[in-house]
Amino acid sequence: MAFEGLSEKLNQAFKRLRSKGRLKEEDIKEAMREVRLALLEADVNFKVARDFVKAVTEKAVGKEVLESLTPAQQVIKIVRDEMTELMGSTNARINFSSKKPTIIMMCGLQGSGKTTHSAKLARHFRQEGKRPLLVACDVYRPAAIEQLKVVGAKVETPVFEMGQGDPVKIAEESLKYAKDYGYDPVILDTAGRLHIDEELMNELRAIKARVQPHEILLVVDAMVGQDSVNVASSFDEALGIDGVILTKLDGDTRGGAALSVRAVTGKPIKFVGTGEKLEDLEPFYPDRMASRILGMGDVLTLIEKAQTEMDEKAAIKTAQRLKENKFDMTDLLEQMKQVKNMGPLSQVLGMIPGLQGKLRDEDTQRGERELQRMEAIINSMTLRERERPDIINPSRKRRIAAGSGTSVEEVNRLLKQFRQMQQMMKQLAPKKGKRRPRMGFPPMR
Ligand SMILES: Nc1nc2c(ncn2[C@@H]2O[C@H](COP(=O)(O)OP(=O)(O)OP(=O)(O)O)[C@@H](O)[C@H]2O)c(=O)[nH]1
Repeated sequence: MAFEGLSEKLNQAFKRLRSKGRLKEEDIKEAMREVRLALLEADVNFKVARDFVKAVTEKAVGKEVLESLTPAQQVIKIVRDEMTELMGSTNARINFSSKKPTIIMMCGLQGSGKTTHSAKLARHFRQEGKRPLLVACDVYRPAAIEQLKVVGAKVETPVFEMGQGDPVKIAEESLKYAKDYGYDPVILDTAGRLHIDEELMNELRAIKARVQPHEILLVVDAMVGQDSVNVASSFDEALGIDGVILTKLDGDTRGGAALSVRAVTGKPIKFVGTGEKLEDLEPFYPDRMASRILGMGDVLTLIEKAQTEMDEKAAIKTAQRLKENKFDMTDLLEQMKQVKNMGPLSQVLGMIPGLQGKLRDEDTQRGERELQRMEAIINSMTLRERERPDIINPSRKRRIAAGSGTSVEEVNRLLKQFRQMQQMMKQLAPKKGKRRPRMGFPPMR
């Protein structure tokens, strides 16, 4: 996940500050030198890093901080607030028009994730109860139209296309179609190039002039670091953009782009892409991102993810089955699927305060593999076995192990864990008049 190196370095600097108790101006200056280096190493634009450190230092060396009872805490708070401000303070939303349909034009370089993120946005809007329409304006490669149709189908959103025609005309026609059939918003997936060139900009400007989008979103790849900020500046100068979607933040990017885009271009990041799957899209909240970077976790995003990705009906059913002591292996499988829907374990756990940076990649990867193994084992059981694991005798165990590509020991281990869970649930069974506490997912070994 992005920011790991930055988080670690910032925390080292803060740890030294904390260990000092009372602080002198020189201590803060020393810590700020470390912060500046950490930012530069994370590929933050050098002017942004310099101004950031200057602003924090000015606020931190005042009497109020130095003479407070918790000076180090105060400094960390100042860093957090400045970082939030640097990224734009509040969550910048999409400009929705009162006149339907709202037109969102997606642009960006080839491979930045434009097509994927057009579909992710469509999915996001569908979850809000809207009826989006995707439009194939990238006409130069037939494969691009096909790709949009594939991802469109996955997010249950129709794709308007006219083959390899004139993109300006296609954009215009798609609006008529959207009005006739009540689609809103309209998301235009435009062509990308490997580099910014005049031809591409002319085409984008022509589409913009004809359909006058309410929102021009630039998709940039966080993995290219400083370059992504340069791309954003160039697109903004040539076309005028309203906001940025920063993609591939799940990779081992150092994170500098997230901290620099807004300060350099003046345009906010509106969403971030955190994976290849179409649900891997998060609205960008500067304050939450700052907390995540500083290793304070991001509980709010975690809760939102749980709310949107968890199937409410399934959760109620599980609660009911727990209450009636009927929770079986099929329910366990369902629970594991829901957890998986929230994203890779490393990402989910990284949002829990205090855990970021403490979990080694091997641990989370082991956890993921364990989940996969458990899933394979349960999938190899018959429905009856899932309901009544006590009927699983040695020959059944051998069959299940062979079917799931695991060993009898692993099957035994899962059965043992499940028995322990059942035992725990029994102990938590409601005493007369008392309410049962809510159950979560069983702890990993
Ligand atoms: N890890 C990761 N991969 C992503 C993310 N977004 C997109 N990708 C991958 O990046 C690659 C390029 O994405 P596309 O959506 O095809 O990019 P594009 O900008 O439309 O590219 P062209 O159609 O070639 O102009 C694909 O393999 C995507 O799966 C993300 O947030 N995280």
